[in-house]
Amino acid sequence: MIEIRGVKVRAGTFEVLADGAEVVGKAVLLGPNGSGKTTLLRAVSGVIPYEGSIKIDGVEVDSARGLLTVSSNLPEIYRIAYDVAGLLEVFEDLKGVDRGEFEALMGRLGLGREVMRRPVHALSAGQWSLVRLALALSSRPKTILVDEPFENVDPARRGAVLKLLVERGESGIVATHDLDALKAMRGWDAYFMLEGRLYGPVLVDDLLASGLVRGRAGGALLTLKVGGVEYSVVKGAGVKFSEMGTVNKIYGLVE
Ligand SMILES: Nc1ncnc2c1ncn2[C@@H]1O[C@H](COP(=O)(O)OP(=O)(O)OP(=O)(O)O)[C@@H](O)[C@H]1O
Repeated sequence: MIEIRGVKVRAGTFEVLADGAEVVGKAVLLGPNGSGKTTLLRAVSGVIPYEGSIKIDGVEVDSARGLLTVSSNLPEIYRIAYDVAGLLEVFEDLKGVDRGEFEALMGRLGLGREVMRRPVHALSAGQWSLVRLALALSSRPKTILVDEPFENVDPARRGAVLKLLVERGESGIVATHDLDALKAMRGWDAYFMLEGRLYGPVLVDDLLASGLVRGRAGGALLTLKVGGVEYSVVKGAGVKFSEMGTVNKIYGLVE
């Protein structure tokens, strides 16, 4: 379980505020570009400082060492070797990554063996994203913290990525702006990150049956604030989340 209480995280002059999130199982964190998803995930992963409390399975993240049962695909964690084979060796030692499992995941993600000898800087953006995901998941973590797993990944491989995210980890957070992925996440909780504020949870199944309407609506599942204006997530009304494609569209819808 991930518990987030009274949290403030600073990224330059940007501030993320998150209070009262209790993630049991897996949750999807939805937010447009620049809304603060990565900043929150960095704090939950223990790579940047925060105020307040973030606990994973009862352990305060910033006072824990190593958190071996937690894995993330954040790029800063993987800038530690020259090529993919080197990265694998480091993470075998550091995190108990299983080589056979890593190779199996690379196969499932459509990455050939030649990728192993490729320098990290020579990978395409999509390959780099898939390699980080395979490394994160091949230590068989209990908790997964995954940032934008579909970014730069071609449509043919997106299904494989989604399947792995659904299969792996007992609990965790997957951050994305991609609403099409929700259909594979039924039963998960969804949170929104908008302008540095966390809202939620709402069940993905309910979100898929809901839309966004202007103002504070009676019976709303959630009320969000965008550009100083309130919007409500309402079942069976408004612009449907299931047809929006990306959360980035919120800004186009809400003028
Ligand atoms: N180290 C930093 N210094 C200054 N500003 C930062 C820093 N890190 C992030 N920011 C700013 O904080 C805001 C939130 O960024 P963040 O990367 O958390 O958003 P995001 O929701 O993950 O966006 P995206 O989907 O585009 O990755 C952005 O405006 C970003 O420019």
